[in-house]
Amino acid sequence: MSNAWTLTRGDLLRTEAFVGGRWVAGERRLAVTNPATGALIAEVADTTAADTRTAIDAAAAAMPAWAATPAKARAAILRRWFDLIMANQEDLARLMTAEQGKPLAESRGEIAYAASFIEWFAEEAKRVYGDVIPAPHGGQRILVLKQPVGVVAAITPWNFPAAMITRKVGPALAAGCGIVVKPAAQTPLSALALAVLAEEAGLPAGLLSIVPTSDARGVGEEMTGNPLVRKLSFTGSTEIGKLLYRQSADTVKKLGLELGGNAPFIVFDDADVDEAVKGAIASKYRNAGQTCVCANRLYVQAGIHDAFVARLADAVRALKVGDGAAPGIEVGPLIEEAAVEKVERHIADATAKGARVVCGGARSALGGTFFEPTLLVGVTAAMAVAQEETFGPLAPVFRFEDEADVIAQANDTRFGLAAYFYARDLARVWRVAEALEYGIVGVNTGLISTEVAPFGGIKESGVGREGSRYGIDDYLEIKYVCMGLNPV
Ligand SMILES: NC(=O)c1ccc[n+]([C@@H]2O[C@H](COP(=O)([O-])OP(=O)(O)OC[C@H]3O[C@@H](n4cnc5c(N)ncnc54)[C@H](O)[C@@H]3O)[C@@H](O)[C@H]2O)c1
Ligand SMILES: O=C[C@H](O)CS(=O)(=O)O
Repeated sequence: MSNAWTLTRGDLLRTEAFVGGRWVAGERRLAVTNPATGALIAEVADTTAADTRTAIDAAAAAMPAWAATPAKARAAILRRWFDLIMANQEDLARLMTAEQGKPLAESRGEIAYAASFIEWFAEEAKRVYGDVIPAPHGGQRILVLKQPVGVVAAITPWNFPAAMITRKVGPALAAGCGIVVKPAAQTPLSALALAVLAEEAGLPAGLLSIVPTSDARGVGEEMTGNPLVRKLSFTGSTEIGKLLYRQSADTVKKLGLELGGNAPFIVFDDADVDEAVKGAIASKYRNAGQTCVCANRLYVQAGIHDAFVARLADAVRALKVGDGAAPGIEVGPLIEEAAVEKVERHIADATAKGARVVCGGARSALGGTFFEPTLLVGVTAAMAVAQEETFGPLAPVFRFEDEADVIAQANDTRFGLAAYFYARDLARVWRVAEALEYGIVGVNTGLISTEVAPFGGIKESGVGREGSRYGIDDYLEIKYVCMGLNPV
C-alpha cells in the first residue's frame, strides 16, 4: 500500500479476486488509486466474463447445501462475519478512505452501516416464515413455502464501497442464496477485504465471489445473460440500471434496482431554521455530495429565505476540505475528474441563466479533484441542476411562495428516491409527507440511512427495497403447495 498508512491487519489488503472460494491473481491487473493524492494504492486482479461464469457455477454448486443448512446455523456465520467487520472497523475504514476519498470519520460510519446489514439479516434469516392457509375443500392442505431465489449477481457503485455490497450480500446469504459481486473498478479493495472476513467467519466456499474488472460491460453481460443467475441486484446510475434491466429480460430475472436521485430539500416558513441548516449540511455535503440521497435542490419559502441562506452560507464556508485521511476533514475529493467537470457544468449553466454564487463555485486551491463546497441562490427550474443529479458539493437554492407550488416543483422530476422537508405544523407535515412522490421522505432530518428501514425509490430511481424486514423478500421465491390428503 503506497500511501502513508499501514493496516493493523495487512492481510485485509487483498489484490487477488475471490472466485468460487479461491483467491486468483488473474492475468491482467486493475490499478486502484487514491483520489486525494493520485497515488497508486494497489493493483488488483482484473477478472473476465469467464471468471464470472466460474463464480456463478461455484455459487450454484454451493447453494443446495447452504439452503439446506438450518437458518440458525446460517445466521451464526453471518453474526461471526458482523463481529469480524466491527473488530476490523479501523483498518476497513482506512482502506475505504484511501480508495474512495471520503473522510475517515465517514468511512468508519460506513463500515458500521455496512456491518449492520449483516447483523440485521443474520436475524432475519431465522424469520423467513411461510403460511398454512385454510383449504376451501376438505381433504386438502394449502401451504406457502419461501425458498431461496437462486444464484444472485450484484453490481455496486464506488460511492459506498462496503455498504452497497453488504446491503445485497446480507439478505442473499440469509435467504440461502449464493452471490457474485462486481464492485466498481475504482473501489474494489473494500469488497475484497469483506471477503477475507467472510471466509474467516466460516462462510462455505463458493457462496460469495468478488470479481473486480475493467470490463464492466462483459461481466455485466455474463451476469444478465447467464440463466443460472435468478436475480440481479444493481446499485448505480439510472442509465446503467435501464441497460441492465433490458439485458435481463431474455432470462426473466428478478431485479433489484437502486438508481439515481434528485432529492428536494424543502424548508417551510415554520421550520426550525438552525435545524434545517444542520440537516442541509448533513444531507448535501456527506461524501462530498456523492450520495444518491443527497439534497440536490433546496427549496426555501420566501419568509425565511434570507435568514436560512445567510446561516447556511456560514456553515458551508466553515466546512474543512482536504484529504479524508487527515484529522477534522469534512469534505474529501470527488472520485474523478469527470465528476468535477459535471459540478462545473452545473454551476456555469445556473449562473449563465441568472443564479448567483454565494460561496465556493470553483475548484479548490488544493488542486486535483477537490472542489469548494458551493452555495447558489436565484436558482430556477430552467437550470440543469433542477433536473440532473449533480453528485457533488453544490447546493442550489430555489425560493418559493406556497406549499402547493413547491410540492409540484419537488415532484417535477423523473426520479423518486429521497425527499426532505422541515416544518413544524402537524397538518402540513402529514400533507407534504403524503404528497411527495418519493420512496423515502425525511421530515425535520437530513439523514435517513438505517438498516431497519426499507430503502429504495420509485419512478426512475429504481425497483425494490433494501434493508428492513422487506429487504429479504426479493431474495426469496414463494411456492404454493396444494396437498391432497385422500390418496387416490
Ligand atoms: N439508489 C441507490 O441506493 C444508489 C446508491 C449509490 C449510488 N447510486 C447512483 O449511482 C450513480 C453513481 O455511481 P456510479 O458512477 O458508480 O454509477 P454507474 O452506474 O456508472 O456504475 C455503477 C456500477 O455499474 C457498473 N457498470 C457500468 N457500466 C456497466 C455496464 N455496461 N454493464 C454492467 N455494469 C456496468 C460500474 O462498473 C459500477 O460497478 C449515481 O447516479 C447515484 O445516484 C444510487
Ligand atoms: O448513495 C446512496 C446510498 O444508498 C447512500 S445511504 O445508503 O443513504 O448511505
